Amino acid sequence: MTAAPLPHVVVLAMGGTIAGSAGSATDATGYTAGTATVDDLLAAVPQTAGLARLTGEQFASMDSSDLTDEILVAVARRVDAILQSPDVAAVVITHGTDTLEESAYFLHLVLGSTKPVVLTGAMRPATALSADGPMNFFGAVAVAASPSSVGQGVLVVLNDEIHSARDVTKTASMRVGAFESPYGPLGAVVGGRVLYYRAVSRPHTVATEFHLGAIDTLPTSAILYAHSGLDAETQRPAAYDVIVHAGFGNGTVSARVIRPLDDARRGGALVVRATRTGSGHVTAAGASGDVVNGWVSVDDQNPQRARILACLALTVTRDHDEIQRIFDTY
Ligand SMILES: NC(=O)C[C@H](N)C(=O)O
Repeated sequence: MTAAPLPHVVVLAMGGTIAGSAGSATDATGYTAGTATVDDLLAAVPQTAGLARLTGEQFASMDSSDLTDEILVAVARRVDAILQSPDVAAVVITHGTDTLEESAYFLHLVLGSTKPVVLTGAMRPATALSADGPMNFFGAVAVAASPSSVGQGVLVVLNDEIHSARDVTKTASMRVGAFESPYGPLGAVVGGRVLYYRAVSRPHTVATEFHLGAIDTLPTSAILYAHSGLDAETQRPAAYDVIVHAGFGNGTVSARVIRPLDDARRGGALVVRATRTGSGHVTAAGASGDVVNGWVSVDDQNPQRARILACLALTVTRDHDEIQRIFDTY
């Protein structure tokens, strides 16, 4: 009996620390991101040959802190096009970790395919002792090649864990286990085996109302970060289409900032209340908040992912209640 052919997985390289190099093997901080190519990466992990047939594509060689919304839309278009090929089973994206969660969430909401898309990266450059990139890459390919990943939305694999792009966030500046999800990972990669324990229940990919074809450019956006002692002038946002306010606790906006934010809303901005606490929900505020001011609350999304969702919401509607429904749906 002949063995089934291995799935064809396309590796789209964006740069990041997984492709980074430093002058010394003990230097895990003073390195340049995105110097190694996708071919270097494929050659460094030949063990993936038993999992999938890989082809590489160099999309960018950047530090992900330099990612723009224009590049994000272009990446999504490229991934969507690759997924349409009947010959391709899945895509792995190697990406810098700094903005990986934003790219992953955007793709999770706009891609029109149930095929697996897996983002991975590294916290240590490729030249470091105990570099985490090769094992993260191996895990990402294992997850992408697994039939059990079909229909799970966009996934993020690092440190042997499988996370949903809806939930995952970078919670540490340097340690290797830097990615966490508030409700835990979906599963794990154990000895090369892909094990799922739960699925994400909010709609994604083919089940959303967002379509790449309808997106030319994303609206302009900014995140305003609350702090004690803030004065209204420094919190007076310039003209953006979207302003996400990373407020206190349950998205609380200081009394001094209500006016500038509401001026922005009356000037045409979508104002979204999030929390700077790092976890938890933000509920619709009554008398002094959303109801009076026409603002929107984020449910449980952190400010950076709320920015992505708010920009996408504006590509389909400007209606306040509809945008709140979108936040409560995704
Ligand atoms: N660990 C990393 O990948 C960080 C790097 N600055 C990047 O996001 O490109």
